[in-house]
Amino acid sequence: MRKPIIAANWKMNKGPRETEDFLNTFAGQPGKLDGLTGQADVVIAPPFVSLPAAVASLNSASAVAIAAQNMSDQDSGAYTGEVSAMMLKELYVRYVILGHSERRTLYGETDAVINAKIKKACESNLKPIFCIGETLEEREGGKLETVLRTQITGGLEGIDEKDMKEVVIAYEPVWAIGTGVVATTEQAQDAHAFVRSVVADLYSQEVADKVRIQYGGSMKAANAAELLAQPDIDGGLVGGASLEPGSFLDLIKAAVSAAE
Ligand SMILES: O=C[C@H](O)COP(=O)(O)O
Repeated sequence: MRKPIIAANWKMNKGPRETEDFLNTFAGQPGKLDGLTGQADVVIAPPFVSLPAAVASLNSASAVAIAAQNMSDQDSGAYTGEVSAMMLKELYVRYVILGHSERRTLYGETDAVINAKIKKACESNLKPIFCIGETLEEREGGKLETVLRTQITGGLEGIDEKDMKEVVIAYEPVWAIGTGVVATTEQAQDAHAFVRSVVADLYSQEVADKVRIQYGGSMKAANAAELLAQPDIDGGLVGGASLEPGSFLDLIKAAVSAAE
């Protein structure tokens, strides 16, 4: 049985003050998260500058884990604007989102770049949330499986079985991100089953059975339960619906009830 993992990707939203306000409402009141974090891993990924505020609000032992939205593959040096794994570790960051489609399309991250970052994350004991997904054009052109297989194979090259245990995969069809158009449960389940089969080809069925695969793309409380009830969907990487504490909490509740 895979424990569901629900992660909030705030993207370029919420500075330190808004982060603190959100977390005080979300996690600060007794009872709000009771029983939920035992049944699902809950992760929040604020922008880099808001990570210290998140740490201060949650503390290092919190059941809510903190993630970064990106990371350098280098340790230190002349890399203007970059942030290293060790800097994130110092802030008690536990997960790092890598290969998000916005990083791929807007900032030119290739499978090789993403692979180097995944390797660095694993080396540094940060858990990668490794994003993959096809554009509408690729899906309609019959290239879904080729695109996903290429992304998975490229991103995970050189990642051994031990490190793979720490990797979470996020399947995010690009056409569903921020559009309000969610994949149908059938489209999502089929893609997730395919992703799992590629992991089985690359590693083993045992590894594939253990890897958690999140869905991302217009997920919200109203569709989370149906998606999470699918056999190969193990959680969500949530953008828009994670920006407000009430809607994110409702989504987690729906996900937990579906997984029961
Ligand atoms: O990382 C999150 C995804 O890009 C999904 O974003 P969204 O929930 O706003 O569609």
